[in-house]
Amino acid sequence: MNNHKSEYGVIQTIRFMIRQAVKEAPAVLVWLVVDAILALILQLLELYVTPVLLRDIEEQIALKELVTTILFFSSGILLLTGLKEYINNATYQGKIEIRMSLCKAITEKIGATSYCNLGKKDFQEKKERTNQATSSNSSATEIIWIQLNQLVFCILGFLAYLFVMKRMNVLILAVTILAAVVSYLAAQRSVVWLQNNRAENDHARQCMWYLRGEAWSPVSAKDIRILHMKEWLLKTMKQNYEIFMHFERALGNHHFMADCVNIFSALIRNGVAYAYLIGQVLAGNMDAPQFILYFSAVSGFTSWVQGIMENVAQIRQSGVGISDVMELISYEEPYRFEDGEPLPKNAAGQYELRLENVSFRYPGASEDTLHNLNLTIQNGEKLAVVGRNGAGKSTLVKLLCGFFDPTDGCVLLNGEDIRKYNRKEYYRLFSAVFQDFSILPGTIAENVAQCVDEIDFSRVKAAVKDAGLEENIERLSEKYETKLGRKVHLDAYELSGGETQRLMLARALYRNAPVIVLDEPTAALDPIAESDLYERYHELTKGSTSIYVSHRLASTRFCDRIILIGAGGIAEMGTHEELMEAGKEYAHLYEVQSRYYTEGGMEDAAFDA
Ligand SMILES: Nc1ncnc2c1ncn2[C@@H]1O[C@H](COP(=O)(O)OP(=O)(O)OP(=O)(O)O)[C@@H](O)[C@H]1O
Repeated sequence: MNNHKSEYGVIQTIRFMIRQAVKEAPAVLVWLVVDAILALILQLLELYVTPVLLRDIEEQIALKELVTTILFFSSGILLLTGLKEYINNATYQGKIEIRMSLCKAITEKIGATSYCNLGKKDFQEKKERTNQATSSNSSATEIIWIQLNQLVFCILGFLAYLFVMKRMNVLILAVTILAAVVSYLAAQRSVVWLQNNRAENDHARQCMWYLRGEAWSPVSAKDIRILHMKEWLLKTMKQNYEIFMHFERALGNHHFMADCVNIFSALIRNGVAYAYLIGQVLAGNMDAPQFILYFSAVSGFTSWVQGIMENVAQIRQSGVGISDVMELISYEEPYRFEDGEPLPKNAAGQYELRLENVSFRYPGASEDTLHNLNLTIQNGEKLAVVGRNGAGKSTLVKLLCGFFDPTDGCVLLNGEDIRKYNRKEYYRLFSAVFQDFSILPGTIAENVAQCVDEIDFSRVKAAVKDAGLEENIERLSEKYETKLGRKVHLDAYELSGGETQRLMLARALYRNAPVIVLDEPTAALDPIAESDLYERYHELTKGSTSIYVSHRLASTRFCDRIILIGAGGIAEMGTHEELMEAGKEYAHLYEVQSRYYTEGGMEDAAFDA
């Protein structure tokens, strides 16, 4: 449940869901109406059974006829109940299918959306809310069918009972409707209270779940023990628990008040109805069966009125969740995909990348991370990007790869602004390994090929061999079919840090893209292993354009050109020798690192490896 302003109205959300149902499971729409009609007939049978039997007994009809009447009602009730159950079961899966189709659409959107959208708070919030709207059987995108079904049922019931009660005094009808409205408003008050006060409680619950997760996590186990975090965990847990319990108590009180109002209004309604109906019986206008029929109809009528109002409120609430889904799926794409131009077919595979007067500022930041930067990367060039933490190295790489568009200036591919191209095609130019790379929960072969079907196993093997991982994989009983990713496969193999890096190298080699980007994926490696890996990339990707980001300057000193990012721009540029000779920041950093490793007993390992 959430209370932000939705972009789509309730009618639009219902139309959207109906269109989805027509596409995925039209039987759900048939169920929605047929079930409501069956439920109403069932209700009417139950309403009439007592008065009809009472009349038959009063009129002392033959036993055979009485039994026939009983059989008629009981078999009718049995048959309808069975039929209802049957179609409910038959369409249960359809409701899930519709919800799952939306989950798929959301996942596709999140997986393919313009990268910059992922950093937007608004997008993240919508993403979070769509999770609530689709995560379970009681989420908005599934429960809406029950609510619509119940609304149709209540409207039909309201009309049918209006017909049954047409002989009654209009005042009784008015009192009955009024009692229903009062009960509804009292219940609504607690719903409104819940909406207005749930944020703090939701936060407290999230904190409790988080803390519980941390307490259970083997990763945090060491910190908890060594930093004596147990007391802190328990204290924070207790604070949040108190907020949670305070909220639950207050909610309980609101429900209690609503129940009291409900009982009181039912008392007034029944009192008035009894008085009127008894008056009618005493005046000889009504017999006992009619008395029972009308009295049952009065309380039933209240349920219809209340049911209509409750379901309308619930549908509105679900509409908010469905609107969240619609908003996310149709979230604006600043980059061009299918509507962009295809990349020019470059027969010789010559690609020149250029940043022209590029400035970039993160949303909400007060200063540019990069300002008026110019850089041309020639085809086949090996470029190293170095600089202190937070200088903007990753940002530069993300601009080159097309993950971000510059705030000012442009990124050019062979002289053309990349914004006009289909961004998906542009991404194909790159084979990139980032600091936060991902291992797929699939086999080693799937991880190298980055796909599930059409894996070229001979190329997988060649890439694995070139990456220096062949021996490690051949040792495994299932070799290239060995599963990775413990979160999904409990029996998955866990690669060591070094093996993972080599798998990344194999992945990059398999992809065989014109531009290789390594954005410091080697932080977990020791300097020798890192240097070895960079050299290996260098050897195996000869002829490809390569962009290497690293903090260990020795690893990238073989590059054709090194740029040092500082103060939002390129502070130094040249070969390793030129920059050392210049004796500025690069040379200073290099010397410091050199001394560190030497004094640290590393025997200049990183530099001579
Ligand atoms: N999504 C973001 N929103 C706001 N600021 C960001 C965002 N991502 C990065 N920054 C900021 O931009 C600056 C440059 O970040 P970037 O990651 O490009 O630096 P870096 O040179 O790669 O750093 P490191 O060497 O630590 O990886 C930093 O000050 C960082 O805090």
